[in-house]
Amino acid sequence: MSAIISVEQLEKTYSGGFQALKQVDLEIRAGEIFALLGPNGAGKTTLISIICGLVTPSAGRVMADGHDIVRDFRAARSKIGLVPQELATNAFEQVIATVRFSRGLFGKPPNEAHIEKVLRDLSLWDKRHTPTMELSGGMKRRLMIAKALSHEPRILFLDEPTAGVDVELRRDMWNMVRHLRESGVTIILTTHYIEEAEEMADRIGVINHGRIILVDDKASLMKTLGRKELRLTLQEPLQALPDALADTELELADEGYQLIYRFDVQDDHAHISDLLGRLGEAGIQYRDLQTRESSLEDIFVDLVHREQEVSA
Ligand SMILES: Nc1ncnc2c1ncn2[C@@H]1O[C@H](COP(=O)(O)OP(=O)(O)OP(=O)(O)O)[C@@H](O)[C@H]1O
Repeated sequence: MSAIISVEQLEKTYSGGFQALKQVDLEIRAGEIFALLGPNGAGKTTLISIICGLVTPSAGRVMADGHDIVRDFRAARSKIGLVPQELATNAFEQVIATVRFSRGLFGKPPNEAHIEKVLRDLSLWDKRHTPTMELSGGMKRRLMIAKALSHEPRILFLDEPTAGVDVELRRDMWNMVRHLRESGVTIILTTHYIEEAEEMADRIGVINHGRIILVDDKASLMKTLGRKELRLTLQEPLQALPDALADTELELADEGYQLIYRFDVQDDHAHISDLLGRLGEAGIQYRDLQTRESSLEDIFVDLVHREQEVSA
């Protein structure tokens, strides 16, 4: 798949001297859902803001759908829709007027059929004459998306799209995003909810301290970095691991009532039966056995933690 956005050696130093982005290289593929993850202050908003032309880069180059975002700003910007975290509209203005106005900002000729489609797709058509201040929180979120889609962008940025929304609306938003992708829009979202990235993204990028530390397909990320955990609940608590099992990587938890064994997802399972055999020989009885695969959240925390150790 070809790149619709390419970021090369991007740097940003804010006027106070703080370097928020360091040599960022990134390609977003046409038609994908890309999730950008990172802890607070990692540089997500700075990166998005540069691509959307709201912040000036200090060095490097960004191309959006074939246009340089600095030299060819207007053309690049017209390809991009941005759904920010906060709704900025005139509170008395009606929904439909707000969306028309957004389209006008990009110098696009009026297109009532498109505006109607966007409002219908987002279940806002019945509210088209409602002043924006009378919308519920969920409807305001939908309106932000409608505004961002008003000028028919090929690329849509969603900055923390579901922060603070209830579970039902989050599911609705996810469906909307999938629907948009099916219509050919490339989606880039930042999120603190790792569950959201796990559910939605084709690829995931992790940014920390202004550097991209990893970009990978979600599936291969879960496969290569994922771990499994075997948890045994013992009939009698252990004070310590018997010497006969000292060479295993078993860990005692829950005041001696649980034994935990962690292993790579791609490891074969032969040594698990080995291990269970050795427990039997050591006279350790268990009454329950559970396995769990690490979530994207475990992987993310692990990655960021490891990177912090390396930079320390
Ligand atoms: N205008 C600015 N002037 C100086 N420093 C800034 C400015 N904007 C952001 N920063 C700093 O740059 C770093 C990256 O901020 P940014 O908002 O891009 O992070 P983020 O990953 O989006 O964080 P969050 O998840 O908290 O929104 C932070 O340390 C922030 O304090």
